[in-house]
Amino acid sequence: MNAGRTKTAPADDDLWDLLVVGGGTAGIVGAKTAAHLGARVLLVEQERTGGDCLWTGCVPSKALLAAASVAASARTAHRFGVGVGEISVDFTQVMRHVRAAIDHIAPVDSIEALEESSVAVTEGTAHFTTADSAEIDGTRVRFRQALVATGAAPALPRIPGLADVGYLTSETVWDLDELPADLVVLGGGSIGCELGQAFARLGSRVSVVEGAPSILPREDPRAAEALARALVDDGVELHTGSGVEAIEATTGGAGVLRLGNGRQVPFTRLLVAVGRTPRTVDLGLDAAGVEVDDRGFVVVDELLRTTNHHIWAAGDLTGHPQFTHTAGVHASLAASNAIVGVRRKVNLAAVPRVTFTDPEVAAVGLASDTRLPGLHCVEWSHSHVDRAVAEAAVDGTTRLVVGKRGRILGATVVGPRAGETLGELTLAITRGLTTRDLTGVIHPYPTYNDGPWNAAVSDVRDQLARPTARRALGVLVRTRRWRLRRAA
Ligand SMILES: Cc1cc2nc3c(=O)[nH]c(=O)nc-3n(C[C@H](O)[C@H](O)[C@H](O)COP(=O)(O)OP(=O)(O)OC[C@H]3O[C@@H](n4cnc5c(N)ncnc54)[C@H](O)[C@@H]3O)c2cc1C
Ligand SMILES: NC(=O)c1ccc[n+]([C@@H]2O[C@H](COP(=O)([O-])OP(=O)(O)OC[C@H]3O[C@@H](n4cnc5c(N)ncnc54)[C@H](O)[C@@H]3O)[C@@H](O)[C@H]2O)c1
Repeated sequence: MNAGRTKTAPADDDLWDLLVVGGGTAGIVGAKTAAHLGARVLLVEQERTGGDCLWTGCVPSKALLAAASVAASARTAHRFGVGVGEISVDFTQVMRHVRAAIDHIAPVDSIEALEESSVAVTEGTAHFTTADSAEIDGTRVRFRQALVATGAAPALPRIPGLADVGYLTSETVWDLDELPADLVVLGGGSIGCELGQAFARLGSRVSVVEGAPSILPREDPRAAEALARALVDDGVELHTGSGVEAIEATTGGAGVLRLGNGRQVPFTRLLVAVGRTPRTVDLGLDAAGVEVDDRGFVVVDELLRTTNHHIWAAGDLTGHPQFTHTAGVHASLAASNAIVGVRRKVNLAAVPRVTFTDPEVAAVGLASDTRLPGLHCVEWSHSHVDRAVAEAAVDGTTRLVVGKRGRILGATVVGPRAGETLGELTLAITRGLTTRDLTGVIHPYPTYNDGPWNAAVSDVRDQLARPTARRALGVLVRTRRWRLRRAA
């Protein structure tokens, strides 16, 4: 539950400028933005402010990965001439570290912090009753406008026998008090790869079962292959390209997956990570005139208005890329459109995404296997990035998708700190920068940003090697020589 209780219980029939339903990233950012702009805002949260990112998503998963990374570094320390002896993992301490990370960040998302930002907060479950009113556990509130930000929950596949095993999801895995001996992860997307690698490095025998032909099926296949190799090195067994036909329970949450290709994969614990489904059922969206699509996502236009133009939506329930950064930026955009009447539009051309495994897989803009006229791809191996060489992490790659006149349109980076590297490339794509622009920026040496920088330099060199550019250069060089001779 929330650390603090609401100070502002809404009175029956109270009228608010903005009613925000959901206190995750989108709800918090939307509510604070609207209050900052001078609106009278009520935020309603049914469980605990902070949402999935803080309690069951980004924060705990990255904290678990950090602990797992230390275990992996210790195991491979001999590569650097460092001996550390036998490694042991105390899972209770690991989970204590995970909870400490959550506790550290929680105050930023707390009710107190919202109230300090002039947002009134109430605990309860909201549903819309008409186009301009909602009910919160029996109390009716009215609104001039509303922001729906109820997020998404783990999707559950229809597989015979699933209900008979005590499966885990990204919501319940954080309650584990002992390391599973044999963990099978169903789904090789972001959650499956991150948590699969983390548990393997902490000492579980992990299998990842992915229905598509490869893990991370939405990424460049070469990036997915690089991660697959790293997972196998960590001891993860990968089963790709085959669905699950049935699950047979044995005892105590354990069981066996029967794959379509005839294989059987036994587990002591099963983690289901096959995507997320929007929390839009029981919200009274029909009564409010808010349409959802056939998968339950709220339909929004580019201003983030729903089909009821006084109700806006942002975050995981909209069908936009399901990330904390999109939830936050979109909620701020929706709130300013709602309160000030500006017309800021969603831009999906440069939404960065990072899978925080080792190596990290980071991508933005056009995929690096895009084959379209006028586009080319520049690739730079991290065996020529000095920082990677110094850290013995030369397996990475940077790939830039470059369009006409050297404009950067996409990037995929695989390697340590690829997520940090992606910031500069996201800026480049958002601002329409070229490879030449990137080469003209002094980069600190030695950093992993030398990957994109060298890729950009190589692209500019290729441009200069073209016949027209060579002819023009030749004229310049000859003219310069002639002038120097005359001046001598
Ligand atoms: C394991 C995992 C790892 C992740 N890692 C990353 C990462 O590294 N980087 C990244 O960018 N993203 C990551 N994500 C995704 C990220 O967590 C989500 O995109 C983000 O939390 C979405 O925020 P939101 O505000 O839309 O929804 P949520 O955070 O889900 O918030 C919705 C809130 O609404 C409340 N609510 C629902 N219905 C009602 C109702 N009727 N009345 C009142 N309140 C209601 C819920 O209780 C919840 O608090 C991860 C997700 C998972 C599961
Ligand atoms: N680092 C990050 O930013 C991060 C980390 C975790 C989660 N997330 C967000 O959370 C969302 C949900 O993560 P996720 O990993 O659950 O979803 P996902 O969509 O990323 O991956 C789900 C995977 O499960 C596979 N799959 C679906 N049904 C299957 C079945 N029956 N059997 C086997 N495989 C099956 C899909 O092919 C897909 O590869 C992500 O899309 C992302 O937006 C982000």
